[in-house]
Amino acid sequence: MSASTVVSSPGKVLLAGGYLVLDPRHDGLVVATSSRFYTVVRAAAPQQGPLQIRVRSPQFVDATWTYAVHIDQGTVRVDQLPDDSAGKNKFVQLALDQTLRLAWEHMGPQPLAALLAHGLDVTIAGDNDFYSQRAQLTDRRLPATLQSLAALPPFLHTAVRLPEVHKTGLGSSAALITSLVSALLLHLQIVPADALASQGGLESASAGRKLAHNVAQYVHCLAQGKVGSGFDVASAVFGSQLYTRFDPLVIQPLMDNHLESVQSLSRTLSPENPAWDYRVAPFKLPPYTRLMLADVDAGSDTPSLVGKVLRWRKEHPAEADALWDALDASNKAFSETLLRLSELHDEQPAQYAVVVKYLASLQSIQWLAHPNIPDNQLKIVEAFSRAHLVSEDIRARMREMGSASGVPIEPPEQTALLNGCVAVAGVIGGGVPGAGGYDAIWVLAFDPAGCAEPEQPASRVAALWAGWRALDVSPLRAAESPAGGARVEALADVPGLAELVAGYVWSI
Ligand SMILES: Nc1ncnc2c1ncn2[C@@H]1O[C@H](COP(=O)(O)OP(=O)(O)OP(=O)(O)O)[C@@H](O)[C@H]1O
Ligand SMILES: C[C@@](O)(CCOP(=O)(O)O)CC(=O)O
Repeated sequence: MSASTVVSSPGKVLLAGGYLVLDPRHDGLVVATSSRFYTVVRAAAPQQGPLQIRVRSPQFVDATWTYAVHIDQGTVRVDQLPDDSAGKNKFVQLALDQTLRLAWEHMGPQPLAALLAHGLDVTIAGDNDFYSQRAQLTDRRLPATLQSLAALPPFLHTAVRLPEVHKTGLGSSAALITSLVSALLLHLQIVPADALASQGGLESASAGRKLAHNVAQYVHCLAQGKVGSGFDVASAVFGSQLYTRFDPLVIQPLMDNHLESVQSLSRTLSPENPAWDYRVAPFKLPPYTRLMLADVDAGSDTPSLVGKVLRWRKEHPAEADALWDALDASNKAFSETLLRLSELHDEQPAQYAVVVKYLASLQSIQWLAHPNIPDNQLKIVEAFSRAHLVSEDIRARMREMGSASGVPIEPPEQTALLNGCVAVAGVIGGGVPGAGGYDAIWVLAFDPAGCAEPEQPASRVAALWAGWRALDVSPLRAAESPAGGARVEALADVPGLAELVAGYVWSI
């Protein structure tokens, strides 16, 4: 066994398909982010006494959880030590408990005890983007800009306890569970060392990656106490994709009986189990475009938004079905157009680059106004124009759903902000991610090669955000993940991670 196993998993942005993705008839367009969660699993130092697993989240006050592991002929159990001052962490405990049960089923008690030896030492760290850095920027007298964020040390201490942290909506719990579960599966050799070696959709994924998905999906549902669509775990495992949800029935028996000691997890969670009917079609944003994200400091309670929208749908089935079908058509047109743009790039890279450079300096309403666009460029301009129009159509229909259900999906303050962003020269589109509300916005802008930073559309958008007074708009550093979904990392290659594991804490 290697000294330490490190697995990272990306955060997510649901660009299109909020609410609809809860229904397997529709899919969700989810982009995995460059901001990631990291889990480092190492053998604990030799010690006397019972087998223990120590989990640390060094970015938080009072965040070390210690668990005793009991392995016997019947099963394995993970109990938090009673004198632990950190309080409970349901997500972490369930990930350990359920993954070790799977390991027990896989190899039996003696080999598991031998593999765990003296116990495990686990470190969990999330990129700064997962938590609001407003307080840290204020303390350093820095403005809320991408430059300031880039100047912060990696894995900065948040100065608070976990329950008090202000999350930014990138899906911290799904990324955390996915990296923790995958690191344990690899460390305990339940999946082969190369299980995460290749990236891609479901078709090309290894059995090990699919197992990591099923376990993470199940543990996340268990910890949240409900079964959502699961797009966040799917993107943490597989990367950017068009996601179609799984039937909750596959894990219902486990959800109902997880505390019983004897049950077969491996049969239900096996990648061979045909009841796992989710679908993952790989997706990527077109070349020379850049996804920008901002955290808006006026959060919304996602479960209550979801509850209200689903109630409205139940009470007004005809109206809701018509709106969902129309939204679905627009969502599909959006993802198809973006994928088509990647093809157009591959077919005509030089023409594509010329078009990007040209459109990057114009507002979207001007893109088709030029009378003499050469034929071989016209279809590229038209595709970008279509992407813009469809994204605006999605926003309009999301607002319609919001007013029909009495839910602020794109509230007026966000509409004003997004209208401002979409009017910036070189912006393709924007919207409220996921369930919407006041939480966040996304913007897709051109990112032409060889264009100086101040002339980049992204710089104009950043300037708009910095000057926006009606809402407190804070940029996030994340862009689309270039690395796909969950992957194995070398500890020394992740800036700041080795120091964190060694006990060095970046303080505010
Ligand atoms: N760094 C961390 N270390 C340990 N546990 C963490 C860490 N970050 C998050 N968690 C766990 O995830 C839980 C938060 O999950 P929750 O589902 O509320 O957030 P979320 O919806 O994923 O957040 P967001 O999408 O805003 O990032 C925390 O209560 C904690 O148990
Ligand atoms: C509304 C919903 O479709 C998306 C919620 O996404 P987010 O947490 O707002 O990114 C719920 C779900 O898919 O589980």
